Amino acid sequence: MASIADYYAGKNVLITGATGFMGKVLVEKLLRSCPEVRTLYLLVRPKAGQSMQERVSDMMKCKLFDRVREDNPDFHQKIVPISSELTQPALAISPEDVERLTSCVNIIFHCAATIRFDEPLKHALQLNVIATQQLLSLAQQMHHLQAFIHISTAYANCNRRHIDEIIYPPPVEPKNLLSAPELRRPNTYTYTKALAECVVQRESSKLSIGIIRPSIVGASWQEPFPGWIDNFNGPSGVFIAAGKGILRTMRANNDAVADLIPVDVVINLTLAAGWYTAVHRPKAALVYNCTTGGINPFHWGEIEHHVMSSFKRNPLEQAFRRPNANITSNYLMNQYWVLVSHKFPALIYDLYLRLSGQKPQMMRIFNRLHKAIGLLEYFSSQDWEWNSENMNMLMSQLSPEDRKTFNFDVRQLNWPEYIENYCIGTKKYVLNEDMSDIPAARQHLRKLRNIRYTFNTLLLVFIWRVFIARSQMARNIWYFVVSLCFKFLSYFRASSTLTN
Ligand SMILES: CCCCCCCCCCCCCCCCCC(=O)SCCNC(=O)CCNC(=O)[C@H](O)C(C)(C)COP(=O)(O)OP(=O)(O)OC[C@H]1O[C@@H](n2cnc3c(N)ncnc32)[C@H](O)[C@@H]1OP(=O)(O)O
Ligand SMILES: NC(=O)C1=CN([C@@H]2O[C@H](COP(=O)(O)OP(=O)(O)OC[C@H]3O[C@@H](n4cnc5c(N)ncnc54)[C@H](OP(=O)(O)O)[C@@H]3O)[C@@H](O)[C@H]2O)C=CC1
Repeated sequence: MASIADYYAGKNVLITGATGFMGKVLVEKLLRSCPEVRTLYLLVRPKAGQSMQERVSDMMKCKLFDRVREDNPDFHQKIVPISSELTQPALAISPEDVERLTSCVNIIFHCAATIRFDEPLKHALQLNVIATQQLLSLAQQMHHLQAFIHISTAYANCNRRHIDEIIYPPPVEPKNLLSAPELRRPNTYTYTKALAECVVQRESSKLSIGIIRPSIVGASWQEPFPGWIDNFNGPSGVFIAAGKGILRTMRANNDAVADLIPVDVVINLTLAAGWYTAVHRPKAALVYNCTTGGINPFHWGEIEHHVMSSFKRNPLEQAFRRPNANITSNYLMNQYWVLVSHKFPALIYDLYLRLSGQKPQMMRIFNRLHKAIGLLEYFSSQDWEWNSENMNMLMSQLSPEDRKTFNFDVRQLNWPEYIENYCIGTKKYVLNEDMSDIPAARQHLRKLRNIRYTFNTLLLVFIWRVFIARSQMARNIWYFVVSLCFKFLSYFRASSTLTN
């Protein structure tokens, strides 16, 4: 049987969401590991005053593509951006482009979606469900299409504890979408992704379909280099907020499995699933749960420990406080720490900013942080079991060479090392901080520690002045404690003189 790279040789590939986190890694890996691929058609929209061509050429300049650039400086010739706004009728693709795509595309990877948890339902439906339906209609017009790979999420069915690699009945009949009385999901994102799976499955008699369900996608493990990440989504924003000393407490279950999956693992599995779907043409859509929890589990408590120690070794610049975040599943305990270690320091800092003639900002930052972590807590407070038989089946189908080139065997993942690279990745690639500034960042943390010691000493003196100096009973207790200390000291001194 042809290897994965042999299969993609000469193929025309259509990708949606190529400017996003996972889409970029998919484009990079295809170009690097399948160098004979013919053309990558990327459905892109203009955004923030940039044309789609400008956006794609900016994307190709990014560090992620360094290895591809080294191997083939002309790799951009394989990329053809196609203007498309997925929320518009017929995806707003021009008739000429439709003609071009229908005559040559061999495989589709549908990555585009809104992944915001607070997206208004109407917009989430428009993009995650209706655009998927429209892309499937376009796919059916394609004369040489061999596979349609849809990226879903492992949490599409998060209302269940055990999740098999099947499509479950939709939360509502997709035809009755807008009149749905309640979501039965924690957010519009997981709700619409569940609906999209049903929409995709309904076309499986006409198309060869694969559905990839990654869990929480994190920084790259190995490829193109360890720790690559470019956004604040999911745990990355939490890690950064903790590393900057802003986040001190969060509701999460120490013992729940943290089902993180490296982005390169997801992309390797996606490309392998594309190959398998095209070559074997399975009769029903195959679902691949792409998770780590059942294979190589790691827990939120362990994540907390490794993130904190990593940021102590490699501190972020200009931290607000020394990094020291703790997770707890206890609601009241969390509320207490929010008050003491988030709101109180924010108030004091904002007061300082006001007094020094600057605009207060810490309270605003904390309000946004609380909104963000409030939306994530559902996923960090419980765990799920995913069946991963199809992932194992796919692995068994790969040649030993492909198993190395398209590695998605997470049994080999060393979590402490991965988390260390992840934290360094947030520093280097999300915050664009220089590793050579680490000594200055450490110096800053020492300064913060000294400020804390000074603050604590002043607080102690204040308490002493207010309570001890004014009350006879407090004074008596104080003298008692001090005399007890002296007695202990003289006892130890006497016993050490005797033994000498
Ligand atoms: C050490 C402790 C260890 C603790 C362990 C516990 C960790 C728990 C982590 C649990 C993760 C669970 C994830 C579950 C994922 C489900 C999987 C998926 O399928 S789907 C994939 C998962 N999907 C998601 O993760 C989507 C979740 N995100 C959202 O839904 C929204 O971003 C929002 C509602 C949180 C904020 O909305 P809004 O207020 O309108 O703000 P905007 O969006 O407009 O952004 C404004 C600015 O803030 C930036 N920034 C953004 N987020 C964060 C952050 N967390 N932080 C900091 N910053 C953040 C952003 O870059 C932007 O910067 P700039 O451009 O202005 O410079
Ligand atoms: N990140 C994660 O943790 C997980 C992600 N997934 C799934 O993986 C896929 C990719 O996610 P990820 O890369 O993280 O998401 P991103 O938000 O980084 O990327 C989303 C992509 O979709 C494109 N897009 C959004 N709206 C439109 C539109 N109206 N028209 C055209 N393109 C649009 C974006 O383009 P633009 O740049 O123009 O905005 C971008 O390229 C999604 O299907 C998501 O559900 C699944 C599990 C976890």
